[in-house]
Amino acid sequence: MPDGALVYRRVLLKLSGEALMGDGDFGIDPKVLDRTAGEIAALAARGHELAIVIGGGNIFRGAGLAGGGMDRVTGDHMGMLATVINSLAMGDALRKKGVDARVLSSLDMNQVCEPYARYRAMEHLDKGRVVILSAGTGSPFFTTDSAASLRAIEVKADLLIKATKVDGVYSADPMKDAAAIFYSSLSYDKALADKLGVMDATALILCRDHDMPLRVMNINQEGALARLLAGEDIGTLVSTGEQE
Ligand SMILES: Nc1ncnc2c1ncn2[C@@H]1O[C@H](COP(=O)(O)OP(=O)(O)OP(=O)(O)O)[C@@H](O)[C@H]1O
Ligand SMILES: O=c1ccn([C@@H]2O[C@H](COP(=O)(O)O)[C@@H](O)[C@H]2O)c(=O)[nH]1
Repeated sequence: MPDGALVYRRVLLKLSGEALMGDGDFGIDPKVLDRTAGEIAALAARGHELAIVIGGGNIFRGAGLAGGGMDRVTGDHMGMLATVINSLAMGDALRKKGVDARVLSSLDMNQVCEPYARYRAMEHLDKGRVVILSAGTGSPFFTTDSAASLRAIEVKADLLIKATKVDGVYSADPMKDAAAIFYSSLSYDKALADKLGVMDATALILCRDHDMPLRVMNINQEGALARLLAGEDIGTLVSTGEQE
């Protein structure tokens, strides 16, 4: 039910594919899928209009496949198909929780899901349906982070959330550098100048140039997503403004 008091009504949530693996090293952990779907269902029930983009890193990444000798474009096609697999799984998990969820794809596969068209996505969102935007941008050499930035701008989201395995943006990759410093807020220009690897440059530039605020947060912290959208200062805010 729509609530006029929501700070961020329309939200694009980018979920890391790798975060869906849980403790595994490939594929989808059903428990993680169910918990994440539960958190999304609660947000939808609160009146948030949710568009979701899911990565494919738990299955295939084009760059990784190319590193093993595969043609890069073929690898990227496989990576985009991996995001469709994740999206279908999330669509199913959400429908089991009573959410009217629709999977759209940037690559045509009409027997499986709807083709992505901006007006269709907007219509679904206007009707309170959760849309899962799969197959990235539909083009190779991009990432689902870039797809998430692009779609957030297209559907006029109030906020882009990157839900990942780390607590936010650090001065260096916190998985590799224990001394990395956490930023509670940050400008896009600094993220780009310092080459902070949490999101690729294409995604950051799109957000910067279209003034799309971004929150980077840890999806493995139960309840954090709900608290963030309730107004708590969770993760890192990346914006066109000055950093703290
Ligand atoms: N400066 C930084 N601050 C925070 N995280 C960083 C930074 N540099 C690199 N990272 C890494 O970026 C990762 C975030 O990307 P993520 O794992 O969500 O991948 P993705 O490509 O967006 O999704 P997928 O898992 O679907 O491929 C974090 O896990 C973290 O290790
Ligand atoms: O627009 C896009 C988006 C993604 N890809 C390919 O899919 C994989 C998985 O996406 P991640 O963002 O890495 O999770 C990506 O590595 C690319 O190979 C693409 O080609 N175009």
